Amino acid sequence: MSALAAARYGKDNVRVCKVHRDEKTGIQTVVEMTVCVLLEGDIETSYTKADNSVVVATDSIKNTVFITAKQNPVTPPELFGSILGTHFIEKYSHIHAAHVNIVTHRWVRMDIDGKPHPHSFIKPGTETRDVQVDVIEGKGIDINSAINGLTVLKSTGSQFWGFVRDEYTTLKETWDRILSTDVAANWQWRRFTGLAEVKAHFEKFNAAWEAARAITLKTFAEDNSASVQATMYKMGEQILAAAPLLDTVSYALPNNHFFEIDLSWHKGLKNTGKDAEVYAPQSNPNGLIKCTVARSGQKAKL
Ligand SMILES: O=c1[nH]c(=O)c2[nH]c(=O)[nH]c2[nH]1
Repeated sequence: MSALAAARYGKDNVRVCKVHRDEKTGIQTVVEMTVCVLLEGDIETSYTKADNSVVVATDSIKNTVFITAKQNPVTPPELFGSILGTHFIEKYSHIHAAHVNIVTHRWVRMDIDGKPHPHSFIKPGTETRDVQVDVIEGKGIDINSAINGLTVLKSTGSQFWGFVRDEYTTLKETWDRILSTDVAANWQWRRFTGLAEVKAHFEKFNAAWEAARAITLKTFAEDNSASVQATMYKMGEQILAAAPLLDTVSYALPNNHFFEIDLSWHKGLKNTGKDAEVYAPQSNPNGLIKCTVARSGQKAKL
């Protein structure tokens, strides 16, 4: 005998673009998102008894994403995700949880002749602003916000020495190296009681994203880094201090290596240590350093 142990379903990769037009100023704004909505509830019989009477079609879920985007603000994504998720648990009595994931793609207004253009935008890279919103009936709304795909590099101000040296070690200690990573940072909000409370804290979501992004970039640039580990911890500490409603901040940072190249075999060319100028960027393997920073007394599971 078997039983259904867990089930959720919905629509993934719903691509939505919303244009906001300010009639007075003529300034337009675009928000492009990729949305996933997964539902949970009394849907077991759809799996075990071919009973479609409990199924809100994923096509209807997709339609609901578009209608909700038309009828509501889509920013901040934390609020839009909460509105969308709450809709499903309120509209369908047998649906008890809605899991909404939103990836917001970055369109940055063009500067033309030194002036912000009213309706033209650039996608500057792979960076996205992401949220996972879990609306759970009777419990509240859990929100995790994130920055992903923000690629950065510094050409000095990074060291790595004092690490374990044994019969497995070939890496030389360095007091000056290139440091590069693709920032994946996320921050977990303390649970909200419901949509009304998310609305009440509306302005905190953009502020937290701006603080997290600014702290990440400033600390990356200015810290004389002892290691990826030490620098990312400093970032997490500052973000927690800047945003009191956060429980934890997590980072996952690949260490995208740039190796020095010894060219001394060619006419004694000096290209290592203080003479290093030409480096070999590596695609793989890469270090991957992760951590979660919590408030003291709330130590996250290691
Ligand atoms: O910042 C670093 N942390 C490490 O753990 C590590 N390991 C390594 O080989 N290089 C680095 N750099």
